[in-house]
Amino acid sequence: MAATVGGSRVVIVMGVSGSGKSTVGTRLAERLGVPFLEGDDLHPVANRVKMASGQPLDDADRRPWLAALTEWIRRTASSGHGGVAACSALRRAYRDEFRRTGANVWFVYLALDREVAEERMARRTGHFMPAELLDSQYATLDPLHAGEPGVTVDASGSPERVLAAAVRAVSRPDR
Ligand SMILES: Nc1ncnc2c1ncn2[C@@H]1O[C@H](COP(=O)(O)OP(=O)(O)OP(=O)(O)O)[C@@H](O)[C@H]1O
Ligand SMILES: O=C(O)[C@H](O)[C@@H](O)[C@H](O)[C@H](O)CO
Repeated sequence: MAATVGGSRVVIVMGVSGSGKSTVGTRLAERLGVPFLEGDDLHPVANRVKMASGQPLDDADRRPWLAALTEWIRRTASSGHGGVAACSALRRAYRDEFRRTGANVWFVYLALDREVAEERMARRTGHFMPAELLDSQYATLDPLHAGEPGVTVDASGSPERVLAAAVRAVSRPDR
């Protein structure tokens, strides 16, 4: 039986590029039996082109993307079934923007050392994000704070291990 998302919870799988957000997020959504959103799909084309050319996004670039994500969170929270999104959500300010919707937003932060993220990105093919942007990803990253709703998961294990840790955390009755 699929685990349930209490009160149309919206789970955001967050972290730097290469931390495994899409890999874990897709499987987590499957396990929970809820829709999955690939946050990268909501980037304006200009943002993807900018990243692909080796330039990091700034706050202004991220504004329309965050607005689209916020709208998705609102819709998904009121859908009655909730959902899972893969979205870097690097800064606390971005996460606070999501929470200001009043939705039941819950974060799964995939914590990973830079070296491992770099190795994964080097092996990955057919993705627009170059590994050279990892410096700026880590410089921008504001890890999940103790006061924020969610869990920090060690993302260095196998996809199965990371997924299992995420499912365990998400499925606790008080969550
Ligand atoms: N736990 C893991 N162990 C080993 N490799 C992994 C693991 N999780 C993901 N990968 C691989 O690492 C690469 C990056 O994973 P993924 O695309 O899921 O990360 P991401 O955080 O969504 O990245 P981006 O933000 O750049 O889209 C992929 O090639 C994926 O197959
Ligand atoms: O805020 C950002 O800088 C972006 O969202 C990036 O994190 C990328 O979209 C992603 O990591 C590449 O897939």
